[in-house]
Amino acid sequence: MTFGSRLSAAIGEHGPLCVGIDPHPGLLAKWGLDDDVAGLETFTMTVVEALAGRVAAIKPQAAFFERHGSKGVAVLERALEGIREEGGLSVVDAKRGDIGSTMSAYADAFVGESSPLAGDAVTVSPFLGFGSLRPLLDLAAANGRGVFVLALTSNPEGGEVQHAVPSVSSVSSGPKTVAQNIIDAVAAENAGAGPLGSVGVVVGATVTGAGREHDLSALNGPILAPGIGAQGATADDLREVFGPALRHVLPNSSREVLGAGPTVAGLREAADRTVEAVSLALRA
Ligand SMILES: O=c1ccn([C@@H]2O[C@H](COP(=O)(O)O)[C@@H](O)[C@H]2O)c(=O)[nH]1
Repeated sequence: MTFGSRLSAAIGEHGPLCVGIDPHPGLLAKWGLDDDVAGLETFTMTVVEALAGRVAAIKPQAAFFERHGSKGVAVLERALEGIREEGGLSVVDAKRGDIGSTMSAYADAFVGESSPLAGDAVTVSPFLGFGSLRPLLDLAAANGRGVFVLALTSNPEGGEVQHAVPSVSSVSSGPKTVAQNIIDAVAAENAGAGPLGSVGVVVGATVTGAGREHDLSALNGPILAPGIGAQGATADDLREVFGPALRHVLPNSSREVLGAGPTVAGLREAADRTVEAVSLALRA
């Protein structure tokens, strides 16, 4: 089964929410854990126990594992295994992007058939040119995995690059923003796929007017929307932000849900509350 089909089924079963595993030092302290590999493992595996297979997807943020070195990366691998064992879907938020020949190595790592670092999907950065992602897009498709391509990121600085309009001479299809070029390239990857393509975009829930100012109508893929909670966006903002593109939005919340730990029950309650709020907001 393709990633798009699996994600579509998971959203149907659990509602449209991705919960991030972002073990910030401050959150570890709030949970009464040390900022070391043992604390990282307890935090991570508690979130996996609480939410894997109970929300549509879980998105471990690779940076918080990498900051603990190879032992931290091993915890990420165990988390991915745990999510898989519970029948859940994972998105590894790695945001990799490099020249094509190096992208092949990232592809082996993050969407390779039996790589321990491969989740069901991975986030990538297209800012070395969308074509540089080709080796990873192809391997992901061959292995039934998904890819989320950054388009309109949730941070306030993103617009400097993503709203820029490249000179007409450098693009064949006339003047469009960098983000629209990325969205259109992703739409081409998903053409004809059903029920949902396996290549998505990342569009922050904080990007006011994203769905009005950019045409997402041909995307035919999921829109991962971080920014709910700690970054200030609310479920009620989704309608205004995404407008006609609401149907394929998968909101992500990390710190807000994680802050409800350290108990499994607290995490589940926070995730349930968020699912309810975003489901209501996304309902047509
Ligand atoms: O545009 C983007 C792309 C990725 N992220 C990531 O999502 C989570 C958000 O965490 P919160 O605690 O809910 O703010 C984090 O891992 C980011 O790296 C994003 O925020 N914006």
